[in-house]
Amino acid sequence: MAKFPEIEGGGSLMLAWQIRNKLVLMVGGGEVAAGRILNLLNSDAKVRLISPRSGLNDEVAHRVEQGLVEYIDRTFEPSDLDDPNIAMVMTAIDDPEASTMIWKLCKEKRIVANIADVPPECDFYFGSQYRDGPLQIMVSTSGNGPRMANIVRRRIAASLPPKMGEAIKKVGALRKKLRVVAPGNEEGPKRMKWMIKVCDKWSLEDFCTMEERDMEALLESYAPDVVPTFEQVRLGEDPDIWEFDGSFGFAV
Ligand SMILES: C[C@@]1(CC(=O)O)C2=NC(=C\c3[nH]c(c(CCC(=O)O)c3CC(=O)O)Cc3[nH]c(c(CC(=O)O)c3CCC(=O)O)/C=C3\N/C(=C\2)[C@@H](CCC(=O)O)[C@]3(C)CC(=O)O)/[C@H]1CCC(=O)O
Ligand SMILES: NC(=O)c1ccc[n+]([C@@H]2O[C@H](COP(=O)([O-])OP(=O)(O)OC[C@H]3O[C@@H](n4cnc5c(N)ncnc54)[C@H](O)[C@@H]3O)[C@@H](O)[C@H]2O)c1
Repeated sequence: MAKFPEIEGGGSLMLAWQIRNKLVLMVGGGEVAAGRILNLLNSDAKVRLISPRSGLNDEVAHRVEQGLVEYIDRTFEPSDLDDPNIAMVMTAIDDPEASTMIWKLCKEKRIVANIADVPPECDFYFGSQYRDGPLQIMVSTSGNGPRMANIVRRRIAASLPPKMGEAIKKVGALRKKLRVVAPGNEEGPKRMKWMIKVCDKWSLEDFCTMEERDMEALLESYAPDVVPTFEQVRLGEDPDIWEFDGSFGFAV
């Protein structure tokens, strides 16, 4: 086996972009824009929409009515890109020439852009997304098969236990509590190793079932640096009898 991972070029860089409170210019207000706007609002972005009212799809019109987006009722003008606060541009318009013009202007101004359905005019692609609270899964085929991305995403989502998002929120709470029990940078390595062991030892279903009292009981095992099973925590066994399982949180 190679000592380091083999390089496999040709992929997309998958990131979780923190667009909160940043301004995104959306050009076009049709069906595709409705999906883009939903994703943007779910990421707490500030959305400025440019599209003639006659072309608004019902969902987009609803967002405008609710005041969730700043709305400009006309077609795109180059001066729309003059606002230095624009962090990103997306177009979803049924006019390829206008799309290409917007793309070129964005490149002159070095603004990242996605021109829906035109891969060579995209700094980033969308993917097929699953959302359950803090859990987000995005499947990308890097332009090879968008419908396949949709199918793979649904297959992955169907394999998850119910309430996975809730479970992940609880793990977030557990990690916060752990930082109270074991504050400080010098505790970092022990804290991280212990957290890895807990995540690896418990099943996803265990985390889905975990309650506040289980977290408190589990945290008692941090000081002696042991990790009980979920069943041991539930049975209220004494931490002294929680046996070290011989693992250090990583596989060999
Ligand atoms: C994932 C999703 C996200 C979203 O848009 O939100 C998305 N397209 C979706 C659906 C979809 N798009 C198309 C079909 C028809 C069936 C099919 O072709 O499969 C379907 C299926 C449907 O509608 O069900 C047509 C299509 N799409 C692109 C081209 C141009 C080309 O390929 O050259 C053509 C015309 C091809 C032609 O003319 O034949 C290009 C792109 N579409 C992308 C994303 C990016 C690559 C993502 C990736 O590969 O992973 C990329 C590169 C750029 C971008 O737009 O960001 C969303 C599914 C969301 C969901 O349902 O979960
Ligand atoms: N990536 C994908 O998932 C995907 C899927 C289907 C279609 N598309 C592509 O996305 C584009 C839009 O598709 P749609 O179904 O949303 O179309 P649509 O006809 O529903 O919407 C087009 C919108 O663009 C607006 N518009 C047109 N010219 C404009 C301009 N110069 N300035 C501002 N607004 C303008 C219209 O008023 C309308 O609101 C098409 O090019 C289509 O090929 C992408």
